[in-house]
Amino acid sequence: MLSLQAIRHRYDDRTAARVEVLDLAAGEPALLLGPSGSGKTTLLHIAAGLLRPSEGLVRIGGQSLTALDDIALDRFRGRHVGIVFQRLHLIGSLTVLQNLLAAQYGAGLPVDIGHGRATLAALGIEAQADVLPARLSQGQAQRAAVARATVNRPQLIVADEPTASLDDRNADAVLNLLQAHARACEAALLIATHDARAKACIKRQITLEASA
Ligand SMILES: Nc1ncnc2c1ncn2[C@@H]1O[C@H](COP(=O)(O)OP(=O)(O)OP(=O)(O)O)[C@@H](O)[C@H]1O
Repeated sequence: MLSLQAIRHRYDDRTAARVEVLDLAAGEPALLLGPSGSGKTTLLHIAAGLLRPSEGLVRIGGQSLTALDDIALDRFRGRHVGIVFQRLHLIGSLTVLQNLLAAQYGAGLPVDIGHGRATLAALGIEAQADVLPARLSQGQAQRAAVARATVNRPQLIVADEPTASLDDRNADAVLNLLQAHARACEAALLIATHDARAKACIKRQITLEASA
């Protein structure tokens, strides 16, 4: 579902991220590990099509991202990639449900309120559908971000330190939900993290080396 080959990325003259081969099957979860500065966030952004690598090939569900121009890449990402950022980037002026509907609209999909509510229900936050993100607890906000990342049934879900600021209960819940949703959507799941709790529950682990 996700295939990275011979990836190098340079900011200025320095190599910030490199990976030879990384293949993830549909529904397969994996962790991206490595010391601070080894390029985890950079690689996650490359896998998600947010950043074009200096070298190498990225394919999602058979589609080469290199082959897409910027507009087509934005459209593809909105439709096929779910992203959970560490700072959640929920739109503050929209309710939780409206954040999901905006993700559908932005991807050019029909706005489907029933599916939006069902996605929130699956994450146990249907009662928060009509409140603004500022009114959510941290755990609820993290679930809302997972809901928004999965509402379009993406082929790939990427998450950058999704448990960093959560207590053990919420961290467990978010890791379980991400994996359950990846399985349900048959999406590959790639999580960049330092969190030992994630290392304990996801077996496939890809460790980046400190950049030269
Ligand atoms: N926009 C940028 N411009 C220039 N250099 C950058 C940029 N973003 C990241 N870097 C550099 O690229 C390298 C890899 O950064 P990246 O954020 O991908 O690492 P990371 O493994 O996610 O780190 P951390 O675990 O601390 O979040 C670092 O040396 C960083 O300083």
